[in-house]
Formats: sequence, structure tokens, C-alpha cells
Amino acid sequence: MSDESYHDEDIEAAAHHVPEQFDGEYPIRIRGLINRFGDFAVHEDLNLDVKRGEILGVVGGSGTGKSVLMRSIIGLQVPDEGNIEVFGKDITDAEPDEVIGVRDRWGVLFQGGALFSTLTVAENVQVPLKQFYPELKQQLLNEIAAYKVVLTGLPENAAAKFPSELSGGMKKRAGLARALALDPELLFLDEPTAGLDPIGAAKFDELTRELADTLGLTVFLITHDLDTLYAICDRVAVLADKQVIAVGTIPELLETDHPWIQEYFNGPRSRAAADSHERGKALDKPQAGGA
Ligand SMILES: Nc1ncnc2c1ncn2[C@@H]1O[C@H](COP(=O)(O)OP(=O)(O)OP(=O)(O)O)[C@@H](O)[C@H]1O
Repeated sequence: MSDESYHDEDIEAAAHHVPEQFDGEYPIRIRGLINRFGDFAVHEDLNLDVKRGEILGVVGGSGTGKSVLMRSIIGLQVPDEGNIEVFGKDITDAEPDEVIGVRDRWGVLFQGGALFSTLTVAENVQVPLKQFYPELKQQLLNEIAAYKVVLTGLPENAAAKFPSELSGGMKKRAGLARALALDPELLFLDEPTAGLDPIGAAKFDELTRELADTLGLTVFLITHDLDTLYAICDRVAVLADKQVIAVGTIPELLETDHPWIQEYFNGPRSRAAADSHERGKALDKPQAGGA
């Protein structure tokens, strides 16, 4: 299969996922971002727009600043310079009080799930609910938590379990349930499939796509997983040289001649991921003359 053969089809498929009514809306806009640790600059004049309704994959070599970028957007890292607008509000300048109405519109799944080990899954899901809605009655908290647990594909009885009683895949789902506790519009996922076996990872990808589509989420997804990029990302942003050097669909990125992009997307692992994605699409297509 040549690059040409999947080029047009993939651009069409990728574009398909971003609902037309969201055209021109950018829940995240970043301009001139600079982050330094001492003399070491992680980001220099970084710019990025995330479109509403898309799953944006964020890739880059180790240490290029993907997690620092995410931490800057959610206010855990104060940038040295630049502006980050989330839902039109510049969060870099804002007083804590001013961003309250913004912070409860996003959910975060940190690397490894970051569940509280002394709390059950249901109690973990209730943490952000209690933080933002302290007036909610315990019975309602329990009902919301039970719903989120099932929404992420966990069995109902997982709600009463402690993180140590869950498999790696279940922990990720529990972390996702907590990230979805506040019905966010924006979801941040930091390497969600890391540590999962390929089948578990593919299932988690499917869940992410399904939830994004049904709940109308915008997803900022940091990953090293090429299968995830091909399977569910509408666009991919590439971090290198302290900036976002390119953002687009995979076929669009393949047209750029940056050496890291070429090596990453034309390497044997990427080709295998692309081929497997193509085979999956072919199997999904209805057979001519079939029932
Ligand atoms: N709190 C900190 N203090 C000092 N340096 C830091 C801090 N946080 C991150 N860094 C540095 O910033 C750089 C970017 O880190 P970051 O974790 O964002 O990379 P990454 O792209 O997410 O990497 P990986 O793919 O390996 O997870 C690294 O060199 C890291 O050592």
C-alpha cells in the first residue's frame, strides 16, 4: 500500500469526527508559551490551538515537554511567559477565584491513574464532586459515582473496590471515571494506554473515542502509542525543538520534512500501526452483496 492510497481516505475519516457545528471553536489557545526550569527552557514561544470536539494526540520525544504543557494548561505549572486561554479565559493571568468556572469544565487522567489508594473507586470519583459541589448529599454522590463507573466499562461491583484490588486496565478506567465526574467538556489524558497489553490498550482507545463522540468531548491526549494515534486521533501535535513544530492529520504530517516526524511516522512501528489500522478499517467495511 502506498502512502497515497490511504492519504485522502484518512484525511476524510479524520475530519469526519469533528462535528461541523463546532467549526472555529477552540477551547484551548496557547500563544508564545515559555516554560523554564532554571536555565533550561522546555518551551520557547510555543503556540497551539485545540479544536472543539477533536481528539488531539500530543507526541514528541521523551523530555520534550508534553507533560509540562498539559500541567501548564491545567494550572499546575505557572509559565514564565505567554498566554493560555481555556474556554476563552486567560488562565495564566487569572486569580484563583476567576478560574473556578473553568476548572470544573475539564477532567484529567494522570499517568498511571493517580488514584487515592486508601479510597474506594466510588470515593475516588466523588473527590472532585465534593470539591466543587460540597452541598451534594451522600446518596446523590453514590449514584453519580456508580453511573461513572459503569460509563467507563467497569462492572458495578468495582465501585466498592480499592485500587490495589484492580488490574492495570481497570485502574485506568477508574481514573477515567474520576476524570469524568464533573461532566467535563475537556478531557486531558496523559499516556492512557501506557502499561496496558495491546488488547487492553485497543479497548481503552475505543472507549475514549466512544465517550468523546457521545459526550461531545474535546480530548488532549499525550501518547507514545502509535496505534492510538492511528485509531482515534483526529489530529496530532508534534513537540520538538521546544515548540509545537507541526499539527495536523497523520497524512498531513507525513508531508512535512522535519526529520523527527519522518523518522517517527515512517519508522517500522508506525508502518505496522498504519497497516493494522487499514486492515481494521477494511474489516469494518460492509462486503458488497453481503446480507
Ligand atoms: N518540576 C520540574 N523541575 C525541573 N525540571 C522539570 C520539572 N518538570 C519537568 N522538568 C523537565 O522538563 C522537561 C520536560 O518534561 P516532561 O515531563 O514534560 O517531558 P515529556 O515530554 O512529558 O516526557 P516523557 O515522554 O518522557 O513523559 C524534562 O527535561 C524534565 O526533566
